This record gives sequence, structure tokens and C-alpha cells, in this order.
Amino acid sequence: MAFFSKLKERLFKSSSKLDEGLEAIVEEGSPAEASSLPTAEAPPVTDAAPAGPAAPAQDIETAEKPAGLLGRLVGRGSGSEQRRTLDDDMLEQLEELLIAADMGVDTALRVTANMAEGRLGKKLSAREIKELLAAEVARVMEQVAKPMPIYAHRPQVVLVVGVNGSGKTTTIGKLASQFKAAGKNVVIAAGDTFRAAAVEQLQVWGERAGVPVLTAPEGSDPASLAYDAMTQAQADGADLLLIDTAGRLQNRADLMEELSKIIRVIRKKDETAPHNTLLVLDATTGQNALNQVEIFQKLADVSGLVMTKLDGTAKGGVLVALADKFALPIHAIGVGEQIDDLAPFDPEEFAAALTGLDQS
Ligand SMILES: Nc1nc2c(ncn2[C@@H]2O[C@H](COP(=O)(O)OP(=O)(O)OP(=O)(O)O)[C@@H](O)[C@H]2O)c(=O)[nH]1
Repeated sequence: MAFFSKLKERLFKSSSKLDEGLEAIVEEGSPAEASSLPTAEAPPVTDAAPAGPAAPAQDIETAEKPAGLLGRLVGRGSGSEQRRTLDDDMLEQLEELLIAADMGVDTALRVTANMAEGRLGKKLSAREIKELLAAEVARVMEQVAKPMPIYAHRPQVVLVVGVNGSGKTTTIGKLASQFKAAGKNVVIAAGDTFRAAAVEQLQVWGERAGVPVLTAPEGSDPASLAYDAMTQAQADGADLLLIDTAGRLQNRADLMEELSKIIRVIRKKDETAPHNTLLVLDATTGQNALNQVEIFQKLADVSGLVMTKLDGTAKGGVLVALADKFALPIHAIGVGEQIDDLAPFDPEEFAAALTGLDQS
């Protein structure tokens, strides 16, 4: 299945929430307006690209011209499409809807303000609002959609951080498999030495992908494992070394010490390492993901984000808030537990999937 269809299908909870909410907002404020515009013609579906630039005001005006003769004769002008005048009340409802979809207050206000610019007093259909919203979301996200940079430097060391259960291990497994399939020589270090299950899980991914996984006895020093992994990756001429880490935030001082020790030790082998520090975030935690970015930026020099579990959550909007607030690159998103359920982040596809817009 193409990733977009999968994304759309799996982001269903977020998109249906926004979709239904937008329809309800238009319906709620429009009965009188809809009946006063019995012959209004719906704007052509293909006129405005789903995630392209916001529809110019004149496109919306076009929608209010009388329906074509044929449309009127058969009573099918799209006058049946309900419209509502964009005013302060409606904007407030839109803001509330976006906040409920986990976009956060600041981002929701900014997004709705941009949607309203030059359009106050216009009559809009739910579909036009979705198009405006998708365009606005895509605009915010475009600036952060950047695949993980790959350098010529060998081995490129990728430190993977994030709270327990955010999906670090799974993401490392998926990345390792994908890079291996792309012809890269990959080594994994199972640096969460406190959780035997995480180590076993990585071993399974490693076996599947044909990638060596370096492990250490439970409870042993992850920095020493990272050092051994650097030695092996250098000896093997590996392209990539992916290092898993623990994510126990309960004792932040310990975690900070552990991460900085890993970094200190790998720098003894290569002072430019780590070359990427990926923070893995779980979309189902909603606004909490924003706190996690703040915390991990203090613990490590986060260079990019991976957002997992966008399937099965109604909190997909948090990705927009993250992009708006931190402007950190979003390298990839996860929409399931299978190997191909991790894909580069595409802002337009995401915006269309989030808002429930069809994209053909
Ligand atoms: N639905 C879904 N589940 C995911 C996704 N990514 C990871 N998971 C699941 O989330 C759970 C936790 O993932 P892990 O990869 O073990 O998370 P972790 O951050 O390594 O957690 P610890 O090992 O406890 O530190 C597992 O059951 C994964 O299968 C995703 O994109 N979608």
C-alpha cells in the first residue's frame, strides 16, 4: 500500500476528529445562510490543490456565482453544500477544534489567524476550510520536513534518545533494516542495558535485517558498550552505527550523566561523533511530547525528531505544534509496528491526511 494511503487510513482518528468538527462548525452556523444561497455553486474540487497555497479570496467569491444552467435545471448546483460566513465566532470555534486536536494554543491561534487573513466575511464550505487548513499546516511543516542527513563520514554515529516506550527500539530496527536494504553497512549498539527486553527486541530486528547487534550484560555500563561498538564499527568500516539508549526520566540526573558519558566515550574514538541525535517521540502522548523535547534538548544536543505511533491516535496535531514551536527537523514518522511503517516525513501528505482531505 502506498505510504500516503496508509498514513491517511491510520491517521483516521485525527483526521476524522478534525473532519467531523469542521463539518459541524459549518453546519451549526449555516442553516439560514445555506438556504439563502440555494443556487450557490460549489467551487470546483480540483481548483485548489489540497495542500497548495491558500485559495485566493477570489476563488471563494467564484463559488458564490449562480450555478450553471444545467446544475439549476437538475437541481444539483452545489448549492446543497453548506457555507458559513467566516467571522469571529467561527474563528473561535476553529481555534477550539485545533486545540482539541492537540495543536496547542499558540499554534492553533497562529494557524487560524493565517486562515482568516483576507477572508473575514466570506462564506466558506467545510471543504474550503479543510483546504485552507491543510495549506496552512503544510506551510508550517514544510520548514521542518528533512530526511535524516547521511554523511560520507564513516561510521556515522546516530544516538537515539527518548523516554521509555516512545518507540526507540522499534525505530532503530526499522532504520537499520531500511539503511541495510539501501546498501549501507549498519551496526546497532543495544545501549539500553537496563532492559533485557529492549536488547532482545533489537536482536530480533538485527537478525531480520542481517545487521550485527552489540549487546552487554544486563545492568552493565552503556558507555562501555558504546565504546566497544565504536571500535567494531570502525574496524568493520561500517557506514552507520545506531546507538539505543535508556529513557528513564524518573531520575533525570542519572540519565543526563549516562548520556553525557556515552557521548564523552564515543568522542574518544571520533571527536565529531555523534553526528545525529534523534529524539523519538510517541504521538499518543499529545502535548506531553512538547515537554519531552524541552527536557531532551537539555540532556542532549537533539538534531532531529522521529514521531511514532501516529496510527491509532487522535493527537496527530501535536506534530504541527512541535514544528511551530521548536523548528527541529522531523526526519520520519511511524504509523505501525512493521518494518515499512516508518517513512520520511512529507508535509503535504501529512496535512492532507490530518485534515481528512482527499488526495488523488
Ligand atoms: N502502533 C505503533 N506502535 C509502535 C510504533 N512504534 C513503536 N511501536 C510500539 O511501541 C512499543 C514500544 O516501542 P519500543 O520500540 O520498545 O520503545 P522504546 O522507546 O525502545 O522503549 P523502551 O525499550 O522501554 O525504552 C512497542 O510495542 C512497539 O511495537 C508505531 O509507529 N506505531
